[in-house]
Amino acid sequence: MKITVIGTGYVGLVSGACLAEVGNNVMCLDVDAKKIAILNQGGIPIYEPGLEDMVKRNVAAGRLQFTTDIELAAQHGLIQFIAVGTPPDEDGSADLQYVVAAARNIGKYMTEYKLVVDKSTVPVGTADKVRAALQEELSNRGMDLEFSVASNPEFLKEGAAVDDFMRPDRIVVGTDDERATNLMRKLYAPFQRNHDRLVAMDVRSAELTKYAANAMLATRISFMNELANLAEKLGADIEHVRQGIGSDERIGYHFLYPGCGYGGSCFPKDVQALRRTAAEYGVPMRVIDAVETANEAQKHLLLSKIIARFGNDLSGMRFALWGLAFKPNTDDMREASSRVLMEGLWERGAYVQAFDPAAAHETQRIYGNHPQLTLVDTPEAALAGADVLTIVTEWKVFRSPDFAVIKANLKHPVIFDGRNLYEPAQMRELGFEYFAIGRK
Ligand SMILES: NC(=O)c1ccc[n+]([C@@H]2O[C@H](COP(=O)([O-])OP(=O)(O)OC[C@H]3O[C@@H](n4cnc5c(N)ncnc54)[C@H](O)[C@@H]3O)[C@@H](O)[C@H]2O)c1
Ligand SMILES: O=c1ccn([C@@H]2O[C@H](COP(=O)(O)OP(=O)(O)O[C@H]3O[C@H](CO)[C@@H](O)[C@H](O)[C@H]3O)[C@@H](O)[C@H]2O)c(=O)[nH]1
Repeated sequence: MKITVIGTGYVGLVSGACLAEVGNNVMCLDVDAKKIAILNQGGIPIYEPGLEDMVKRNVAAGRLQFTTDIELAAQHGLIQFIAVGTPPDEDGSADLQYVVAAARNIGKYMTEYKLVVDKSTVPVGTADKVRAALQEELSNRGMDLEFSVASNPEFLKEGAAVDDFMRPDRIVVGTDDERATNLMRKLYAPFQRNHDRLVAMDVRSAELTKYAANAMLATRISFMNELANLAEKLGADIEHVRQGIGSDERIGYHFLYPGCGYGGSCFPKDVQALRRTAAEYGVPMRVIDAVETANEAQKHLLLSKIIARFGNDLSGMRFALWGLAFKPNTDDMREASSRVLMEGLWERGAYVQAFDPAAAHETQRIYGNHPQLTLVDTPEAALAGADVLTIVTEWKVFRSPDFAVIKANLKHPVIFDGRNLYEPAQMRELGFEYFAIGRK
């Protein structure tokens, strides 16, 4: 099938590549000419494991192309995926300007039936706005063309995005007409050869399902974070508690890892947007309110632990920092806990020597040449001359380091670990003061 994907970010580029991989003819459109130029030169503008090979393979096979030409893109795909950003507006609601602009562009240039699919995470009711914007553009041109609008929220995780798209747990498809339903079933048939993973519903339910999934996962994390804080005070070990509850099939093991808060481009913004929608409709969402408040506090936890140990004046101290990205296997720094920590340390006069396998470039873009930040190329280089070590992202490379090297480099053998990478008892044996989250 001929498909257009509008927006070539994490979701658009992965979706475009994966849809091409199963044989579709995909055109990816972006308004960011730099991104398209990189892609057209065989590069990849983001770090995402497995994506580069897939993109190259499909470009070479003639199934995947990139453009900034809105008219070409609007005419190419029978199915038009909207995968542009929906960042939080000032009041926390999702900013729909890019989604609406994408819809208008389709309306301006389409010449035959189109199925427009919202893949961006959008509040309930957005499909109606997309429909209205598109219809208005058609009316301006005096055109009477048929089109459908569907919702197909995306559940991929950064760092595992290609695999998540190719082997989804479920494919949520919200449609309000049969033509759209049939097209979506046909499109997704190659992704569900073992069994039917397509969960069909109406558009509004599909839109809400996305927020429900993210809010539920964020709730589990905030719940575990608060429980970890309690365990620490009680002399219990959250790791045992995690295993003790995760073994209950009704609870399960996923997303029960406490840490220094959840970040990324999705949980924080989607929890906020859901709160906003609920407030608009006058429906109290007390649980979700608390999920966000708890997470804000958790992002400050490492800093609190540092202050409790070294005092509020950290001037002249040098902190080695392992991990910057909001999670491993990505270069994404959006809402990363490392930012809260670094900014808190800087405010108190400290220096940061940071290493991240992928996010250094993005960090530099955000902070420029900050006088209290040095970005280095290896975990060891971050340790050189540092007072203590802090860990914020659980990249594999940090899992079994040479502790002798760490000790030899640090002025104080102290580690603040926001992701519970090591065994506290072993760390004590090795002579470290080890501060983790909810561990004993
Ligand atoms: N990142 C994730 O892991 C993830 C997962 C599931 C869902 N989502 C949702 O998917 C959406 C996109 O997220 P993302 O992380 O891929 O965003 P992103 O910021 O990485 O990419 C968005 C892209 O859209 C482009 N764009 C903006 N307006 C455009 C227009 N009118 N025409 C063409 N291109 C345009 C931007 O230039 C940018 O390249 C968001 O709603 C997000 O909440 C993200
Ligand atoms: O047990 C856990 C699991 C995750 N996290 C943190 O939660 C955040 C989000 O992690 P993850 O969900 O793996 O990353 P995202 O790429 O943001 O993916 C989420 O957000 C996407 C965008 O909506 C959805 O598509 C995915 O299904 C959903 O998992 C990160 O900061 C993690 O460190 C924890 O603290 N504890």
